[in-house]
Amino acid sequence: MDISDWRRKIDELDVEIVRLISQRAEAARAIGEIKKTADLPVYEPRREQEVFDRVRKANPGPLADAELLHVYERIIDVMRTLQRRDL
Ligand SMILES: O=C(O)C(=O)C[C@]1(C(=O)O)C=C[C@@H](O)C=C1
Repeated sequence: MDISDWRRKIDELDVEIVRLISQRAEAARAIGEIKKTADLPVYEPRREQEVFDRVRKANPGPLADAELLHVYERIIDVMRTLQRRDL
């Protein structure tokens, strides 16, 4: 594969990643509604630790666990922002 083939591959993967992140955000938004109704805090550190542990286990490489977790910290950060925005 040449550089334009790899870029096409990245373009396709990005569309898929955006679709999955949007589905994740939709689930987080629904959880935010439930938390609001039950008067529960948005930030749930123990649950976030479980998510990070699962991500670490699922990591096939080539990214190091710390690099992948860095991406996930940002993802969860925006999920919390979405939940607070809907409050
Ligand atoms: O599981 C929850 O309680 C969520 O709100 C979802 C989520 C996540 O994006 O994974 C977001 C914020 C919480 O701190 C923990 C996890």
